[in-house]
Amino acid sequence: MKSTSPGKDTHHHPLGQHPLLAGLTDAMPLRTFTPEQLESVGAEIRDVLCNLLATRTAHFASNLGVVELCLALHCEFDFRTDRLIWDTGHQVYPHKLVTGRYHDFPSIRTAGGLMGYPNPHESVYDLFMTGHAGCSVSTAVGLRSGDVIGGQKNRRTVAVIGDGAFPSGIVFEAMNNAGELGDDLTIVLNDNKMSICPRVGSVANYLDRLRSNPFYTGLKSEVVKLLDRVPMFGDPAERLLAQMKEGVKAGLLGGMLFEELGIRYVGPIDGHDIALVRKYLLMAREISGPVLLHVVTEKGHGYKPAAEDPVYFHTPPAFKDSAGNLVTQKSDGLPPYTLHARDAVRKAMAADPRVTITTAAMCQGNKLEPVREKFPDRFFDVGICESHAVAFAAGQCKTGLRPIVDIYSTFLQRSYDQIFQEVALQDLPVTFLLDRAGLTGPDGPTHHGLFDIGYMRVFPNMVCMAPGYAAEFELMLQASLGHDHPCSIRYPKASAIQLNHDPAPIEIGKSEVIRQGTDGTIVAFGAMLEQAIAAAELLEGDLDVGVVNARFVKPIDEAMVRETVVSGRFVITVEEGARMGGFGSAFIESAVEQRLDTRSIRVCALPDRFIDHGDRSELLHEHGLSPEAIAQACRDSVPAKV
Ligand SMILES: Cc1ncc(C[n+]2csc(CCOP(=O)(O)OP(=O)(O)O)c2C)c(N)n1
Ligand SMILES: CC(=O)[C@@H](O)[C@H](O)COP(=O)(O)O
Ligand SMILES: [Mg+2]
Repeated sequence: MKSTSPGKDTHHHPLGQHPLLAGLTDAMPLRTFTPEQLESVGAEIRDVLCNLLATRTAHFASNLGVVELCLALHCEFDFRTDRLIWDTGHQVYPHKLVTGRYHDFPSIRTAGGLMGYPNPHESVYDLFMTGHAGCSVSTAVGLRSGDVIGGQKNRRTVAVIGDGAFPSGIVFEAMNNAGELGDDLTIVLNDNKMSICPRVGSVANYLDRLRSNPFYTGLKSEVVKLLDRVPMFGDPAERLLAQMKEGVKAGLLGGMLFEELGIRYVGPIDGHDIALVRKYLLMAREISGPVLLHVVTEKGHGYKPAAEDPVYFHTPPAFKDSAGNLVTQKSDGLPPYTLHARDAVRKAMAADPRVTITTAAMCQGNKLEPVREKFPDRFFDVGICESHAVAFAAGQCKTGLRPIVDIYSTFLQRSYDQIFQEVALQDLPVTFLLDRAGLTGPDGPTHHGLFDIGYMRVFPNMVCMAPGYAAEFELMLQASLGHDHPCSIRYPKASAIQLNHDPAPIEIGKSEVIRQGTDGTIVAFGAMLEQAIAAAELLEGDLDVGVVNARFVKPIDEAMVRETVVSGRFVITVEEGARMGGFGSAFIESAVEQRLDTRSIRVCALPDRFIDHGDRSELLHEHGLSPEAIAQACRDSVPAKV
């Protein structure tokens, strides 16, 4: 076993004592471990995971479920040179723990610390920084193709993909290609019957049939042996028999969906039996061409509460205190925009039978369970299939319904062409709810929803709005459902402030003045209104600053642009989104079109680079979106008194 990381304190680790993990500077020693030692490493990994969840929210049940699979993979492959892609990457914690990152692991999902997803900047064991589901098979096919062309056929390639990610369309694009290329590839399908919620769709039903396949119950091999003893002859009858035999075997062997695509199907096998998984990984490796190894696991395995409730324990809040006692969550502060969205949706669906709602495997994240219960016939969970979700909604809309598509800003990026072609180009009144539009915090660059202002406002016919406070949400959803064109409403993973004033009626393309000011104006788009108001209050006595709640980036309120630029000495636009193509860009475009002097305009937005993980308030401060920073931007904008 290799010595521990030089200079690391191997005696005190914030997440407990784990002598085997502490000694792993890479995964190579695992292949020398006895079965008992491997089981002990698995126990140490689970202990680290449980202790981590005493400190912060993090991905939990998914990681518990892949401990044995991860160990088996690292026993049978050297992923310093072989290729391993964990699909989505939320289940990468065991992989990180056995590939030399145990000592840094307590920093995971904190600013400057390890990412909660694969990160090539951390280790050669991580090839792609991911967080969006479904892409592993495609990148694995590409990696293998590159290694074949590059003369590196000895580098094996493995993709591990969950049953929730598996129905994503891109996976079938990848298998379509892999089956034809015929390059060696191992696809490990980690089937735990769960997405975040229980998996949905006909692929899920197919996997359930495969799970119940006699092979898994141990009967298949006997039946196949029997068939193999069936004598073969030369005449036409025997060809029929041969076809029947193959047909029966194939039916028994299962996996016909894959076999027909040229991808050998093996399994299902118990994914918590390290020795068994190692055996089948070795066998899959000896089969030429692409192989799909169907592995059955339990999400939350090894920690009973998580196995019993893998939905809650997908990314639970910290659920233990440092003494290991279970703590119950207190809802701190004001309800998040997500709950206001859910309540507005529920109200709209009760008021109008034409209204439907579609989520892409994020019922739990979108807090839509009560909507699913109340309107089962108008609630649709299409699985991790965002492209389909948008085109599906367009189809519903074409029949006269008023569909709502509730998809996180970052995940909606997957539907870009369908937003363009099936919705905007057809000018269909689909309503897009873009949850997590802003800095999502610990999930980092794969999950921050920072690009939607730019990617949505470019489409003709599209209306783009954002509530600045709680009471606006319902009004904006009503306005959207009453507008005969596509609309999008963006909001962050944050509490919604309550303003003690009745919101002005929502008029498409019209903003709302929150406070008047003679020295200048802060124009906030969306939830940054909170920071804008706080900044104006900080400046009282120094500068008299007005605040405008922009409400719309498209159509932008041209009159407001003119009034704010002409009346004051400066205008500061503020948005929780990327500077490039964002609200500030739209504001300046409008000012230029109106021949206004744009020198007094300053844009506060996220810079043109990917933003690391960290706490949302830390990130807002770091990137000049805190009240103090906005106030300073106002002071810096006042021309020096001559
Ligand atoms: C494109 C995309 N849509 C949605 C998500 C949100 N998400 C993260 S993990 C997950 C469930 C994944 O299920 P599965 O692949 O079976 O992994 P498991 O958690 O069961 O191990 C979902 C829906 C995502 N990461 N990417
Ligand atoms: C891996 C993944 O994409 C989801 O688990 C995501 O992290 C959920 O984000 P929320 O916790 O903001 O719903
Ligand atoms: Mg799953």
